[in-house]
Amino acid sequence: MSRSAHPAGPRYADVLPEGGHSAAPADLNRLDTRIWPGGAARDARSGAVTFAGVDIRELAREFGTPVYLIDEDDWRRRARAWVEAFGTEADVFYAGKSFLSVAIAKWAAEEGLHLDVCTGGELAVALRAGFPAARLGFHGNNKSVAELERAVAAGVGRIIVDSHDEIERLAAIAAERGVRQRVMVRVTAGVEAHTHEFIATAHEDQKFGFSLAGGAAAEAVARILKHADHLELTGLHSHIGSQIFDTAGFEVAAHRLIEALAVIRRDHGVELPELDLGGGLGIAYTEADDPAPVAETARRLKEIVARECDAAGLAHPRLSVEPGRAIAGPPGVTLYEVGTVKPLPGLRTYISVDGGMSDNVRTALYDAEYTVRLANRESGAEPMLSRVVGKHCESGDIVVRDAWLPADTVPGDLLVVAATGAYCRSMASNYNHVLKPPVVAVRDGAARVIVRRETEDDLLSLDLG
Ligand SMILES: Cc1ncc(COP(=O)(O)O)c(C=O)c1O
Ligand SMILES: N[C@@H](CCCC[NH3+])C(=O)O
Repeated sequence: MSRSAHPAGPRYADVLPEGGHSAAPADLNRLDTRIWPGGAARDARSGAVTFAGVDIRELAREFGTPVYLIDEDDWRRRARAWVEAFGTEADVFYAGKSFLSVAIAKWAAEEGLHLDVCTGGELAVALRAGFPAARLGFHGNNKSVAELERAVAAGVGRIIVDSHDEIERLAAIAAERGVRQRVMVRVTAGVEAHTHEFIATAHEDQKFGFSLAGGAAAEAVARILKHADHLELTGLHSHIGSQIFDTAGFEVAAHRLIEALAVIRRDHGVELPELDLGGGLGIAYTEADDPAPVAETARRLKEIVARECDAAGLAHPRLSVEPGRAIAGPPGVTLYEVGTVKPLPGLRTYISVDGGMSDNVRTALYDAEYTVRLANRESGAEPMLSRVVGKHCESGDIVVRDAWLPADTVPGDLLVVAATGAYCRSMASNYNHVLKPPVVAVRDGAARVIVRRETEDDLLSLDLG
């Protein structure tokens, strides 16, 4: 578990040296390759950051700030690495909630990913992109009848059911359409991943899934099997949390799921052919985070499943996983312009940028940590303890809580924040009627807007006076 990204147990201030912040890094200009996308570098002559071959100052001029930038090659490379690491005997579902647009859905399809959607909105984006419906998985603890009808009509490959109500609803919809819908059962395996309380999802007291321990999962399986004419039960699904750094939690979850598969075989005489271990693999937001390479993670997860199945005398099910952050997070950065610099003597310097909690709510919501660098130039100035804050009317409107920036940072400078590709644009809001920034994909020296900037007209068109 990363202390830096989600200080779950001890609060951030409790795990850092006196003063509540980490020591200044040795080099404020350096872009650590574990944190920054492959295409981020500093131009040797100007000292400005270049992004996938384009001077970041040009990107700011052309698209304005704040702007989300995605290194397209880096995104595709990570997607491919997941697909290759899991191989042909497993499926990798990209979790669209981390960030989804029509272009992204197309990249995912091209790179051989499956896609996890969890609302009608995400489904609509996938369908607009022409994503093959058979490679879609549909999640959600409260899918509406309309959403389920649309998913069944579209031919969604699997629906991960999450409540008894949903099972009955879905069976009726499939019966009406005369189809047999493939479904999985989302179970809570009772594993509490070491992550922020709000995003750990497999412990018992929460809204997602059917409890294994409490018997609800067994009841869900029995109900689905009773609807066998219209529901085809393919397997069990578990998701234990997010921003997780080791496979221990997955091991326990896999053990419990496979135990359940053995009980299902005993009680119903069927061996379910699929097993999904969900997403949740962590990324490096700061130098304190050290995620394992995906090949290593894949090897471990496959080994765990094979071992547990062998022990239970079960055939190896087809494995699937659902990474979101691990594919979409690191290739994305957010570029801001500094508006004001306010030193608070004896405390720190507040640096206000032109965005904030509306484009990145994760710091306010989870105490998440980020790495920020001066982007339009290098600087040899002394490190200055700073807090990068937004422009919202809220004191918790913090982008980077403890940032070391050069003491000569001034209004008009550009700041770039790393690893914002996941759960930033997708969780963006219009708080204070601030407009959502565009998303720009950059590849081989060329930039393309994949989601345009919102305009005041967009917002005012919703307001009927
Ligand atoms: C069911 C499910 N699958 C996959 C994910 C993706 O998680 P992550 O982006 O941490 O990989 C989530 C979100 O946590 C989820 O709820
Ligand atoms: N939104 C969370 C992850 C949520 C996972 C969804 N189940 C984050 O930013 O870290």
